[in-house]
Parts: sequence; structure tokens; C-alpha cells
Amino acid sequence: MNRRYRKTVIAGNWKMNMTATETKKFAEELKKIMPRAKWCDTLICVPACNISVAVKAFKDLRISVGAENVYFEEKGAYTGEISASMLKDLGVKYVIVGHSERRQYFCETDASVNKKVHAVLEAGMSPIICVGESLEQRESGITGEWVTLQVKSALHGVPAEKLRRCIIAYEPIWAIGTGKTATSEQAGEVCSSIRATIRALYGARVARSVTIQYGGSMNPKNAAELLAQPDIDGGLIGGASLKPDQFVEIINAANQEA
Ligand SMILES: O=C[C@H](O)COP(=O)(O)O
Repeated sequence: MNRRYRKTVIAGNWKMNMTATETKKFAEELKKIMPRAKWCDTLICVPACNISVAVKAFKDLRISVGAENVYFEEKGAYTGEISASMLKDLGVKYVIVGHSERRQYFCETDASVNKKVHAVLEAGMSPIICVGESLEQRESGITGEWVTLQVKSALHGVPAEKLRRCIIAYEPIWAIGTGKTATSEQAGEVCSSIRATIRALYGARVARSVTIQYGGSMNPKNAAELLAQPDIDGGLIGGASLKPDQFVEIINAANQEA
């Protein structure tokens, strides 16, 4: 167990949920039940239009705010897009990059994911880089190769000193929003192979320092078992992060493991 070398990070991903008003109400409810001491870092990634409200509402809770996406260009004629420096200026600390929903519905590729990782790092924030296989890929026995390729592509050109700011989130697509969680062994095995890939690219010291999360139907019932895996250092949580009591239960589980 090398936990002391790296941070445990519990991250919510609200996806396209919650209005600004609901965001403030969520923070009020969370205030009543949040544990006083947290040994894990906690953040919630919110829709871009609610970032300012969330930064203000979560400040006293010591919850950082993340973005769910970014565009890789610095500025210019890209109607509807948001740059890394714009997010940074609002107080964003983390940005999800390459979530499978963005790859599936918005044509995100390994190449664009890599450009976004560089843009986020350049702006001084931390990318949460999502990787994971489909059910067909798992059943074909190519999970390892597929995830390795995604990790290598996403990190292409990232120097070791910046890698320490990167988080890798392993999210098997078949487990997202389906209620089907990977078993802790399945999840632990892929997260260990991700660390092995980073070790091969950057060496043991750097690999030890990188936080690797699991995501995919993580909830209060399965969190402790998943987080007990030696190479799972946190969670990227969708559905359960929309409910204050469930989110806090997962934070409590991480507090035990951190
Ligand atoms: O980013 C979060 C993941 O897509 C997991 O979502 P979920 O917890 O609703 O399965």
C-alpha cells in the first residue's frame, strides 16, 4: 500500500444535472452532514454555467469545484467553447477530460483528449483523465490493451513534473449509470495495470504519486470495498454525487481508507 505517497480524491460529476438554485440548496444540505475532518480531497464537477455559484457555495465546505469539459485552444473564434484560462479564472481546480460520454456523443478522440490535458496543465489545473473499455471490448479480452493505449495517448508529451497533477479515472463504460459496478477485483486489476503503464513511462517514483480513481456506479454500499484496493485512490461519482447523504457516505468511506 503506497497511499501515503498520493492523495485520495473523491470527485462528483454532476453531468447535465442541477440548476444554479439546486446547487445552492445542495450545498446547504451538505453543510448539515459533512464530516468535520476530511482526509481525502473532495471536489464536485458542475455544469459550466454553475461554476461561479458552486465556487461560492462550496467554499466553506472545503470542496473544490471542477469543470466537466474544456476546449484546448487558448482563445478565438470557437463559438460556444470555454478555454482553460477562463475556467481557471473562475476558481476551477480540476477538469474532467475525455469522459466516455464526451467520446461517445461529442466525437472526442484520443488526440483531442491529449490536447485538452496539455491545455489544463498549462493553465495550472489538474486534469481528471477518463479511460475505460466498452462491454464488447471487455468480452473480447482487450481491456488491458485498450486502456493502456488511452492512457499513453492522453499523456503523450506530458513531462513527469506535470504528471503529478494528473488524475486518471478508470471508468468501464458498461458500469456507468447502469447500476452494474465492476467487482473490486476487476476494478483493482485495471487500476494496477494503469499504474504499471505509468511506471513503464515515467518510473516507479512518479507512478507511486499519481492518483487513480474508479468510476462507474460507485455508491455508499460498494465504495469501501473498491477504495480498499491498493491502486484505487478515490472515485469519480455520477448518480450518487447528486444526493448529499450518499455523497457524504462515500466521503466517509474514503476517510477510513485514506
Ligand atoms: O463520471 C462519473 C461516471 O460516469 C460514473 O457515473 P455513475 O456513478 O452515475 O455510474
